[in-house]
Amino acid sequence: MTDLPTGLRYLPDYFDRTGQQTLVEAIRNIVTEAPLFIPTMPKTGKEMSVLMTNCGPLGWVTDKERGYRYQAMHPATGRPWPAIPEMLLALWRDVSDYPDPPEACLINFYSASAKMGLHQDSDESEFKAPVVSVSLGDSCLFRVGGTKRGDPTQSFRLKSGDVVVLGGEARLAFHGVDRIYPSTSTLLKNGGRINLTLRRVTKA
Ligand SMILES: O=C(O)CCC(=O)C(=O)O
Ligand SMILES: [Fe+2]
Repeated sequence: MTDLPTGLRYLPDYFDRTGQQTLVEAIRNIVTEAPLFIPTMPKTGKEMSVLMTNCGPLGWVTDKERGYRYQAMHPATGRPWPAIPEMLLALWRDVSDYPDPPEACLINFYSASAKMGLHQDSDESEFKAPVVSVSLGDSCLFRVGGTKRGDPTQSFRLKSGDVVVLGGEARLAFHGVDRIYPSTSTLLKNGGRINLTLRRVTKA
């Protein structure tokens, strides 16, 4: 891998197999309390290919009518999101270089055919805090560019246990997931990939 954007930190194998299994068990419990939902694009209502849920005081949601936003309640159950697992709060303390805890942890489920188009994470009011991403299960091809949509991009593989920190100049870097590599991990019984992103939403 050549020069990554300034402020992008790639921490391969941050979580060992035991840590990954502990996280998957925690996510299983979160999904029981806060069921996965199908996110839809603002205005068009087009379904995204990932399934989502959240944990934390706030969760990221989207639908045709109200678009991208953070809210304290699950859109279908109307209940608050489950708490962020302590292991993820510890990760944030370790890598974020930000004094306050994350407020949202978005949980994305990718099937073998799911992807995520190039986008910026820009629905937060605090950009001084990084976005911290954890990959679990099958590997993916991750693409990252600059802060403008047309900037050149580079791609690299993320595998189970890897952590990526988008901070500093890279906080608003365009990024996306072009493809999943099926059967590259045995972590998830039914295959696929889980991505967790920890975000600070409001200014402390
Ligand atoms: O799945 C990933 O690695 C990235 C997810 C992402 O960019 C997001 O949820 O905003
Ligand atoms: Fe993102």
